[in-house]
Parts: sequence; C-alpha cells; structure tokens
Amino acid sequence: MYHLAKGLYRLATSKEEYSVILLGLDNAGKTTFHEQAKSLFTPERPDPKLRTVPTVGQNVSTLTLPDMYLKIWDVGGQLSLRRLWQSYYASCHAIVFIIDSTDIGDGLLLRNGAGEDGDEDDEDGQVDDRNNENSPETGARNERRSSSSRGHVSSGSQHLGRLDECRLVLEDVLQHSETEGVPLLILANKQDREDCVEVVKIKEGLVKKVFEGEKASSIRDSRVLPVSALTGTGVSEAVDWVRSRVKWNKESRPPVMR
Ligand SMILES: Nc1nc2c(ncn2[C@@H]2O[C@H](COP(=O)(O)OP(=O)(O)OP(=O)(O)O)[C@@H](O)[C@H]2O)c(=O)[nH]1
Ligand SMILES: [Mg+2]
Repeated sequence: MYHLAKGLYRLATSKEEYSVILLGLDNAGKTTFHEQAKSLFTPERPDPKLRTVPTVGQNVSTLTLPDMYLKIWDVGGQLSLRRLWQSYYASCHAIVFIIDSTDIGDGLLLRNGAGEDGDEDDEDGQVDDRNNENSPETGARNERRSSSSRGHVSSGSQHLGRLDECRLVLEDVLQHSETEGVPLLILANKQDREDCVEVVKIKEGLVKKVFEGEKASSIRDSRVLPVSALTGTGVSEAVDWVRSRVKWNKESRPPVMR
C-alpha cells in the first residue's frame, strides 16, 4: 500500500525532463544566453551574470517550465573544444545553435545569394531595441574575439567575418547521425548591435545553404530567430520554441521523468 501510494505520488508530482545543447562558435553568446534563460526560468531567478569568460568544459542548469524541466548544456565553442560536442548528441532533445550576427560578414552573405532587400519573413521580426551606444561589448571583449577567431578573415578595412567557419561547423553538427531529426533552433544573436547582419540575410545566405546540403531523409523542425542575449530580447521566445518542439518530437526522443 505504501509503495502504491508512493508510486502514485511520484506520478502526480513528476515532470518530463528534456535536454538542450547550446552550440556555436566561441564568442557567439551561448553563456550569455544561458545566463538570461536561467534568470527567467529557474525558481531562484538569479541576476544574470553577463560578464562571461570563455567556457572550458560545460555549464549546466535546469529550467523549470510549467510542463517540463529543460536541462541546458552550455559548452565551449573554441575550436579545440568542439570535438567534445558529439558526446551530447545522443541524449539531447534539441539543439540551439547560436550565431554572432556581427561576425559573419554582411558582404559575403549578400554575395552568397541573399538580396539586399530580402523577403522579410513576418514571423521572424527583427529585434528592435538597438542600443549600440550602450553596448557593453567592450574593447577587451573585441580583443578576445579577434584572438580566438581562427576563421576570422579581414580584407583591408572590410570585415568579412567567420561565415565559412560558422557554416562548416553547423553542417558538421547536422551531418552527425545522432543529431538526425533533432529540432534545431538557430539564434541570430547580438541583434542589439548596430553592425549586426539582419536575420533575413542570415537565413538566405547561410541557413538555407546548410539545409540544401542536408540529407533528403533528414527531416527536422527548425527555426531561425533574432535575439540579443545581452539585453535578453527574444530569450523567452527561444525557450518557448524549444519547449514546444521537444514535446512535438517526444516519440522519437522520449523525455526522462524527474
Ligand atoms: N552586444 C552584444 N554582446 C553580446 C551578446 N551576447 C553575448 N555578447 C558578448 O559576446 C561575448 C561572448 O559571450 P559568451 O556568452 O561568453 O560567448 P560564448 O558563446 O559562451 O563563448 P565560448 O564560451 O567561448 O564558446 C561577451 O563579451 C558577451 O558580453 C549580445 O546579444 N549582444
Ligand atoms: Mg561560453
């Protein structure tokens, strides 16, 4: 009787737990996004720690949502750390791939096919609180970006960014057999900055090309959203997208009960 009651109690109080991995090049804003998500969705509601350092290893937290726990794995994006990502693929329920929209070279995206005026996608409206003057992206941080950006290309005064590196890394993630069918959210981060590339250009010039190369059999839920992890704009919407897509995909990737 005791065991039955205990079992029923557990059933009534337990929730599904899903896991999501944050991927992207170093300096993309994964840890900043993670901090904002924790601040919004953990019971303690801690202030986000926005002075980040490059992640070596992993940061983990569990968000408490009304209908599930969402475990976040924030891993390091530096080149030497990317080989560790694959150890998370089999157990993750969604992938959030974060792009630094100020470091993928506007010029290159346009040459790769996205029109200047692009077809605006109403669904994915731009984040409109651009406050570059107040941007805490300091000189020191920019230094960090230059030194860690192995794929960073510049030609004269033109900053061509890390578009190719970003594309290759994303392709590599999606080609891995263990990520097949896993919902993918691509976040065009740093949309608060004046020099960011608009989400429509990122979709046309980068994401579309990556998907064209995907195996025809690999059907996955995907979405591109503009965010500013630093200001927090779009973070809640991003978490909500993940929440709905992992549930949708639960027959393929069942949750664990907690
Ligand atoms: N302006 C602006 N800066 C941002 C934004 N998100 C992150 N940053 C800055 O970008 C830098 C890198 O952010 P992190 O969150 O540490 O980047 P990361 O992807 O975790 O980097 P690794 O751990 O090395 O892989 C920091 O200086 C952040 O303040 C954003 O939305 N807007
Ligand atoms: Mg980090």
